[in-house]
Order: sequence, then structure tokens, then C-alpha cells
Amino acid sequence: MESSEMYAIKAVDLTKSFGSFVANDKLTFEVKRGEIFGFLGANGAGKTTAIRIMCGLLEPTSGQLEVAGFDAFKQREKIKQSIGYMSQKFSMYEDLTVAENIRLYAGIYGMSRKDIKARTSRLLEQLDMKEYQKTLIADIPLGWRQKLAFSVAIFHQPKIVFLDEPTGGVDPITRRQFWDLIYDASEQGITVLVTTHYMDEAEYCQRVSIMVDGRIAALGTPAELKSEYKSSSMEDVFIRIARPNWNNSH
Ligand SMILES: Nc1ncnc2c1ncn2[C@@H]1O[C@H](COP(=O)(O)OP(=O)(O)OP(=O)(O)O)[C@@H](O)[C@H]1O
Repeated sequence: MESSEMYAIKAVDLTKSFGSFVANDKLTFEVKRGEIFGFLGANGAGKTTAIRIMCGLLEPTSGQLEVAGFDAFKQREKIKQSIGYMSQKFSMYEDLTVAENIRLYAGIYGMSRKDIKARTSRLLEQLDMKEYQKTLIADIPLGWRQKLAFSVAIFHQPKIVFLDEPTGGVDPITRRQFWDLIYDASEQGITVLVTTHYMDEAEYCQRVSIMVDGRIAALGTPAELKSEYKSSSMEDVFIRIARPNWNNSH
């Protein structure tokens, strides 16, 4: 495969089958370094499977994939060391405090105690959460939890962070604040691949792909896709591509 210096992720005909079922069908796409890439698709389209492969957790069936310069068939451990991951479904341990969660995750990611201490206090200041460091995660609001979970996922300064529906269930203002953190991370050079069901968030991405039934049906900047599908919003683009029968049945 061509050198992937400028790409954080490069997939060519990436395929994953479970028996005779093809969950990812010849995905070909690239994510540039530092890019904020939206990975969209209806439920069951195959996003989570692709993310698990890109995180080095699942071996692809065929095709080619490089993540952070490493081969997804042969160097899965190296990939795991180069990435961060956050999902709304599971993010922080509720029965540990804010500071304990940060220490736990940073330790898992192999950071030294000295670095953890110095950076924990900086992080809590940035998030305006210093006075909550001894508060149990269960006792802080969901939106704060998610901002903290994102900060923890990039605490070890990975090359790429994967966000699987990171803002599910939070209000629009908190979601906007969450996106400020995403932009900060991207400015620091961290590549962000994010899935979301909120189409206002799709507009915040630099480029998006839309998966339908295991295939990438569309890929481009939000402006390009709106123009291509003669739509005024990403919501409209998404409905046209991902739910072709939606207009007929509603
Ligand atoms: N281990 C597995 N064995 C068999 N089929 C699987 C397995 N994992 C996923 N699938 C199937 O692959 C398809 C894609 O699932 P996937 O979770 O990747 O979709 P998704 O786009 O992430 O959807 P969601 O947004 O609901 O998580 C589904 O039909 C699912 O049932």
C-alpha cells in the first residue's frame, strides 16, 4: 500500500464477514491526520464493526487497512497503543471518583505517575471541575461525565480518537461544549473519527461518510454532500441516502 504519511486511516476494500453475512463490504476511504471525520449510518449499517476493526479489536476478513501507520491484520497491538476510544454506552466507572477514574485510565494507557499527577490537575482546571475531583462519577451530570470521558480518552495523547455516539442523551448546549473539546483535540493534531445520530453534529465534521447496509454510500464535506443531493441540511442528505423509503412512508 502507498505510504500513509498524511493519513491517519487508510482503508482499501476493507471487508468483514460474519459467516455468510457481510457487515463491512469493501470500504474504501481515508481519514487525514488531524481531521474530524464523521462516520454516519443508520442503526445496523456496520459502523461499530468498522470501528472495532479500526481500533485493532477485531481482525478484518479481507482488504487493506492502515491505522496510525500500522497494519490492521498484523499490528493490532500497535494500533491499540496509538488510539483512544470513547462510547456513550460505557465511559467511566460510576463507583469511582473523578480523580480515581482519570488515574485508572491513564494507568491503563501506560502513563507515568508523575505525568498523571501533573496533567490531572491541569485537566480538572480546564474542565472547571477541580472541586469535583473527589465526587463519585455517579453524582455528576451526564454532560460533564461525557466531557470528562472524552478528555480521559485523549489524556495519553493518542494519534487517533474514536468516538462512538459520544453525545447521546445530552442537551444541545452541552453537546456544543463537547464539540469545542473535539475542535481543541483536532487543533493539537489528534485525528477524530466520530459517529453520531445528531445531524447538526454531522455539519460540524470536516468530512463525513454515510454507510448503508455495510457499504459507504456517500463521502465528502457536508457542503459537497448537500450540493450533490440538492439538500439544505445534512438531515435531509441523510434521509435521502440512509433511509430511501422514509419519504414514502411518512
Ligand atoms: N459478532 C457478530 N456476529 C454476527 N453478526 C454481527 C456481529 N457483530 C455485528 N453483527 C451484525 O453486523 C451488522 C452491523 O452491526 P454494527 O453494530 O456494526 O452496526 P452499527 O452501524 O454500528 O449499528 P448501531 O448504530 O446500531 O450500533 C448488524 O446486522 C449486526 O447484527
